[in-house]
Amino acid sequence: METRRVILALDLDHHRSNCRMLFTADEVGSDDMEAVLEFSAREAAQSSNAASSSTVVNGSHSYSGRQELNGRLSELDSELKDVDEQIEKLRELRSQIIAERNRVNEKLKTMQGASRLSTSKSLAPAKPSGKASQAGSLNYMTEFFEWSGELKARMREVFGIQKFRLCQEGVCNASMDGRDIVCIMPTGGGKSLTYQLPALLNPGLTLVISPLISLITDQILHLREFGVEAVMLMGSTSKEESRDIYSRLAAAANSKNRNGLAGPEIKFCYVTPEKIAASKSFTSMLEKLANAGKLSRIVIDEAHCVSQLGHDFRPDYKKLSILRQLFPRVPILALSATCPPKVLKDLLTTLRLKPIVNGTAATADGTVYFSAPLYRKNLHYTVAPKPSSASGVIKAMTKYILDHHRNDSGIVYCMSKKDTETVAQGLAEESGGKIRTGVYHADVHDRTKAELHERWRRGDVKVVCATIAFGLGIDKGDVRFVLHHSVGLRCIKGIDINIFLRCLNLWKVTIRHVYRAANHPSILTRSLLNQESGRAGRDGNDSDCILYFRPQDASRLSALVFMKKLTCGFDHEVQDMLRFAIDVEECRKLQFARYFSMSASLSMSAWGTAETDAHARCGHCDNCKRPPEAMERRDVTLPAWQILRVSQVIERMSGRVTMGMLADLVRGAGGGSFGAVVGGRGRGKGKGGAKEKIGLDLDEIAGGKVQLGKEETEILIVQLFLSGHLGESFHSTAYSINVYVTPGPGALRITRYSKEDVESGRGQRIQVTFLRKGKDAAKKNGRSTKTGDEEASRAYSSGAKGKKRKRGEESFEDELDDPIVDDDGGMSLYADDDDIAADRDEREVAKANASYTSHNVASKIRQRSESEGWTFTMSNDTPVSAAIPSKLRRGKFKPAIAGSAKLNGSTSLNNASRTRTPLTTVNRSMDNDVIEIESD
Ligand SMILES: Nc1ncnc2c1ncn2[C@@H]1O[C@H](COP(=O)(O)OP(=O)(O)OP(=O)(O)O)[C@@H](O)[C@H]1O
Repeated sequence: METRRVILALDLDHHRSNCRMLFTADEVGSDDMEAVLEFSAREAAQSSNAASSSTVVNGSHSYSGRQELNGRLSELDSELKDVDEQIEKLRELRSQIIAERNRVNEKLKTMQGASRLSTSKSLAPAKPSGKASQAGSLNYMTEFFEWSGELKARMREVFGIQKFRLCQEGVCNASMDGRDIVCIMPTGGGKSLTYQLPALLNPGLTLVISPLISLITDQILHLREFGVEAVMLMGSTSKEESRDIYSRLAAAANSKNRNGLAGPEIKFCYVTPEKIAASKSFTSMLEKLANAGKLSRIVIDEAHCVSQLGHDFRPDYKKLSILRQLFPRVPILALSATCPPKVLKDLLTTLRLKPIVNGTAATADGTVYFSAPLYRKNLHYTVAPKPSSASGVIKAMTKYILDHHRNDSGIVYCMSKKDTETVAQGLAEESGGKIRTGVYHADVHDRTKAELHERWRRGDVKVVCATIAFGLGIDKGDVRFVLHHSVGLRCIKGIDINIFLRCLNLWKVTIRHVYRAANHPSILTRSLLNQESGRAGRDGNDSDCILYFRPQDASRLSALVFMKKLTCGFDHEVQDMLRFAIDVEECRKLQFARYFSMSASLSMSAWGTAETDAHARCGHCDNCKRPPEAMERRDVTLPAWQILRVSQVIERMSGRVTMGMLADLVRGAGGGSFGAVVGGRGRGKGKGGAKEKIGLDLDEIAGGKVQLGKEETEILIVQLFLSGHLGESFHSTAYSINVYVTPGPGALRITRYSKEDVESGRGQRIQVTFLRKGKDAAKKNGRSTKTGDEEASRAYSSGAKGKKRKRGEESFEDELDDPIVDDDGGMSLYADDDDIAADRDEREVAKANASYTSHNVASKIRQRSESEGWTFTMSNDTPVSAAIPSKLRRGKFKPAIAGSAKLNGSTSLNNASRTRTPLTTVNRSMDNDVIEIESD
């Protein structure tokens, strides 16, 4: 019993916690020690039985058990000693291997440096080897590498390209040398070759990460045409296809050589960044390839997307930081066309790349950096005056295309899907079928898009009329011209503007709220000229980039300014665009250079070439080619004073005028009156105010009419807007944002003087350089410009029908081409709510596929005139312009027909269209297909 107690005490010490757990509450709380010990003894006996005999504290086995344990301990000690000795030896071995590795590495670097330089070439007197290797650094922009000959041969043989351009050769060399690279080359510069060519000379797979499926599809198409095996793995790739690709990649990873591989070796695998971010099975497949030495490089196209500071930030690009982690030894090539310094810094950090070293003096460590001038000297920029009517624009474009690019491929970029269709139809009709057009926009079915792309590549379709949807990934070398049908609101990313406007109306929220919720959409305006123009001349041959612009387009841009003010704070992007468009003197290249150096901190040097200084004029844009006699710089302080005085009066009277209206008013056109809302809570319909027409006495307010043509007046208004003498106010409705001209903060600087003061030269002076009209300029220099800007100019000054208009006389067509609802993301700007209603009607009509031929419009007018007792005749009974029904639908035609009918009793439609009186209204009722014309 005594022994048992001792054992129990020991056992309690060792197993205190267990015992505690086993006692019931009653037993633990009991004062009966005997009972507790009894319980413990029971438990100890049970656990001893369960344990092995050697460890049981059992008097009969304790001696042999200790001996056994001691023996085991000795064995373990000796084993540990052995392991320690081995560790020591392995440590030594490790040090030796590291030392040897370093030696091999050093040797390899030395060998690479030497072997990269082809001895035979390096001895060539014209190109000494010193050019490639200088003081421990390498100049990759040379052809003295051992692979140089083969690179060129494969480039010619596979891609049919004879010579490298820009920094292509340097990038290929650095790539062959296994370096990490950042390469910045302009759109169309030829970035693809920089990874496609080295890939053909190296074994293994090149992984290409690209943002757009269309881009990827296009690249794969090209590579397959060249007989190179390229695949893509997307969400849309079928299971069978994916399985096949995976098994081929797995076979490549497992094989020591090419024998036994199923199918041809995959040289390129294209994926989107989402694939890298989301697919573990894909990344582990890549790891297998990398471990087998079969992943030769990773290419990140549009690499600026990794940076939040760039305008194209794409969150999944950020996740590419994992690449360096997963594949520390696989070289990365980052490609971009636009990478200002702050974006570059971000890019290097995100992709975990080392600091950059210059590709012409690259030290052994670091990311090799190449950049090519952004300036593409084969692109000839022109801003052409845009005729005021839709048909005039079509005529001007048709003439330009037939005169200069009759058999060439081209693109016409339009603001809206609707525009693409009307322009495509217009060009085809106007040219009598000589211009074969196609339409491309977001709503075109994918299959139709692919067919069009193919027909365009084959040359069956010559001119694609497209929205910006036809952009990235479109790589046709011989695009000889890119026309911009209009400048204006283009891209409010991620938001359908119609949805946005409906939101405003339905939810009664402010624009600010909607836009904030939409994550700061970025607005790209200038890139309109650069991105889309990048589609031209990709083969390096001369190509034209023409922007059709008329001052009234400024109103569209103003709405953009308005948006930008609300979302990102005011900046000058849009004003810069306007300045660009109305500048008739400064070289376009220099304008771009200045813009980018200010907005994106891009060095001016990016705009130079080997032959030309960045600050030199290009010599081949419209402004460089224009002879001095085609321009005229004038002091326009007096007309400016008049415009500002009128706008001040209009504002005082709570009036609202658009730019076009103001240009009319100050010239004494447009009926001499403006609309104002008198009384009520606000200016819109339903806000209690009454609309009223207020007449203007120009003599009293402005000392007479402005003595400038309409176009000049509008240009002056734009200038005054840019200089802050004029401003604008915005009025949003359910369907549009209307922009009205108001006096700006600087107006007083001019208007505080009297007319006499201004005439005598007092105060601030305003000067504007105008283009002389086509005929005047032609008379002076006796020649016409290549890009057709004079033709456009002539079309502009003579109107759609090619007839000379008298100054101040108004064609109804002048207002026809009001901005249209932009279903691509732009927005429309209308003079007032009536116009909005008219446009709504117009769209409804379009939807119902109702067609108003000139004859049925005429017959309706005739019916009406007969029932009301006034006469209507159509001259020669010929079909009137297709614009007239459109005008009627939009309510623009109203004063013309009935007004002149009332005044004259009888008129021809064509004549009537040129006369305006404010006495009549037209009620449109599209539902029952009736056009009502009423006299007041
Ligand atoms: N050295 C060269 N000489 C002539 N043509 C070339 C050369 N390099 C590339 N090209 C051609 O230039 C066109 C544009 O090349 P690529 O698509 O690689 O441009 P990119 O720089 O990727 O442009 P983007 O940024 O618009 O995609 C292609 O048709 C290509 O065949």
